[in-house]
Amino acid sequence: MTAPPSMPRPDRPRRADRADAPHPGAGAGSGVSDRGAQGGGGVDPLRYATAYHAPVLAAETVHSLVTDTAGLYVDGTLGGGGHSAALLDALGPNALVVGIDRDPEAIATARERLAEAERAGRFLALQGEFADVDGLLGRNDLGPRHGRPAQGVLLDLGVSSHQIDADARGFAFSADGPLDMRMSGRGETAAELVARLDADDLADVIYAYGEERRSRRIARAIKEARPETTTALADAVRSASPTRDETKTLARVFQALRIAVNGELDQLEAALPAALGVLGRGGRLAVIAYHSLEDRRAKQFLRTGTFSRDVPKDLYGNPLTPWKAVTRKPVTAGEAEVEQNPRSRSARLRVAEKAADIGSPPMQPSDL
Ligand SMILES: C[S@@+](CC[C@H](N)C(=O)[O-])C[C@H]1O[C@@H](n2cnc3c(N)ncnc32)[C@H](O)[C@@H]1O
Repeated sequence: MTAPPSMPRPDRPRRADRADAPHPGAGAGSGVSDRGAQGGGGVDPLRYATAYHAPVLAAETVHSLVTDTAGLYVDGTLGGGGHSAALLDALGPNALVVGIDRDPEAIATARERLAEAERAGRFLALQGEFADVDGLLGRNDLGPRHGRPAQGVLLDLGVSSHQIDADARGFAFSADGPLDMRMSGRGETAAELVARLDADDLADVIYAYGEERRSRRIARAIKEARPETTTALADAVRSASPTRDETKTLARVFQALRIAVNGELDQLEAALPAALGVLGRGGRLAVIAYHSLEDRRAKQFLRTGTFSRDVPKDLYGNPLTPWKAVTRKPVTAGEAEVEQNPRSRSARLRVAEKAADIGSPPMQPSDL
């Protein structure tokens, strides 16, 4: 087991952009960390940024994920390849980074960026869903069943900046485009989903995935408008929520539809146990979440190895978990990163290490 060169240890919290600042709740050696606490100090937060996407908490993620510089690492959300590039820089010549993305544009962009590593056999891009990580690895003779368990798995959830910025993808309320929102380009579009659901079911989606309190009124306005474009959807939402919080409401409604169109929470609930399954003992799982629906699930699973409230216990009542905490509190971006990349403001990085091969009991996400 070798740590990547010149990387601060994860258990020595450091503020990314104010190394001399006091550190609330983070005693040295405690493994506890807070805003910008781990490993980003001194590193340009935008070092791996491209016009496609700026990876969030790149240095902190690599520092906390890499424990063996010759291992197999899975970047389950390849995007523009920023985190993969950072990982490849920290890894040795015999390591392999497998990048997964459901978006063919992301796969093509990352392959171009990481062509040299791909030619050297250090990088492999696979199009598919991260919930199918076991199958994707297995079909390429990788993973535990082929004697090559993963040493690290990363999930940097949500959408990339490119997906949001490309008007034709229909993710943004600030641009006019078809009401699409499909990451993979396949399946039901957001316009089709809105047309298929009745007002009550649409309100449930907006409430559950957008945590929007005025969901019923907004759903009725959307059904009346029958939007085919992002602008038409935004106008319908505005007509039902004439408040100063308009931008927040729009963000919540668009987020809700995006989550529903892409089955994002189902993917996450399937991916976390799948990631646990492909990791070898001592391997680590890192999850970067951007809203509470994702972070709540990541937090619970990375603590207990289950989504159930009934965490299995040993004879003495101690919780039986397959994980050992690497981050006890979520790592968040430092001020410098937030200033340069506002998207990083809501990011929460959690990392845990697989300590034991305890089977995960059946999931009950409804318990959350
Ligand atoms: C936040 S971006 C990742 C950016 C990436 N870390 C980088 O440095 O460029 C999330 C990416 O994950 C992909 N994605 C989201 N859900 C996915 C899923 N269930 N399976 C595979 N890819 C997914 C999206 O298409 C998007 O490209």
